Amino acid sequence: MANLVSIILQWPDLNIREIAENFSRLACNAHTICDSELIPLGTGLYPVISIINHSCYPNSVLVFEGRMATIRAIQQIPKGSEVLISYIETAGSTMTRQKALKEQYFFTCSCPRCIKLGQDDDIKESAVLEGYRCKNHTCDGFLLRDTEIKGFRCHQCGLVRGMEEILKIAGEEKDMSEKASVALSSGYNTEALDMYLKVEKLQMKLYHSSSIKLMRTRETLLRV
Ligand SMILES: C[S@@+](CC[C@H](N)C(=O)[O-])C[C@H]1O[C@@H](n2cnc3c(N)ncnc32)[C@H](O)[C@@H]1O
Repeated sequence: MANLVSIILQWPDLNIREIAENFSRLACNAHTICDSELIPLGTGLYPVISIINHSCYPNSVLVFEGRMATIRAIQQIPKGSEVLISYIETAGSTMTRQKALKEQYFFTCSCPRCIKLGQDDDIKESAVLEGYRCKNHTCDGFLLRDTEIKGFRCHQCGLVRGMEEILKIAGEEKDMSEKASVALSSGYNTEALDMYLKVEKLQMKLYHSSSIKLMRTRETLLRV
């Protein structure tokens, strides 16, 4: 990006390192401005709001009315405690959240949710949010990896789901999602709707009923 700016501006004494540093500051401190339906509209730098640190279990949220940014408490905040917002989507598993924070903000979160990484509750939460569903459609159990059988086992009914079958459906779902996304961005809404319905069907076969992927597909379906 810094090189691109330098090429476009063509100022003789332009310092590329300084531009790169400014881009880095922006990436760590800026916020995405969203509309009331949380559709991103752009990026804004709000010096006061940039002071606020992150938690995956925040006590406040950042909301926008047009360009005006407001911090709203979402729980009782005892006097003297730190106001915290989430920089990322809180619905992800601990691994997904930690990865996103490391990549964009360069820190390892140690909030009350993140310190549970690897504990039973955390494994269960991840398996529900991002894992696969039980093969028995009347069972709402989540699957856990079983290395001995090279597959997954339902924590509730014990039924095994093979890797091969999962990979086959996952492949179909990926292909269909890509096609649907292209159709939507090209303005072919009727075709996109049809494709997203197929994606939803495949995801219902593959993922747990509370999976984030499934929720996102349904959100897109509503929008389309
Ligand atoms: C928007 S700034 C927040 C304010 C910053 N702490 C300061 O003093 O200016 C974002 C940066 O703060 C740090 N940060 C924010 N939340 C953090 C947390 N929960 N744990 C560790 N570092 C955090 C990270 O370096 C991140 O890139």
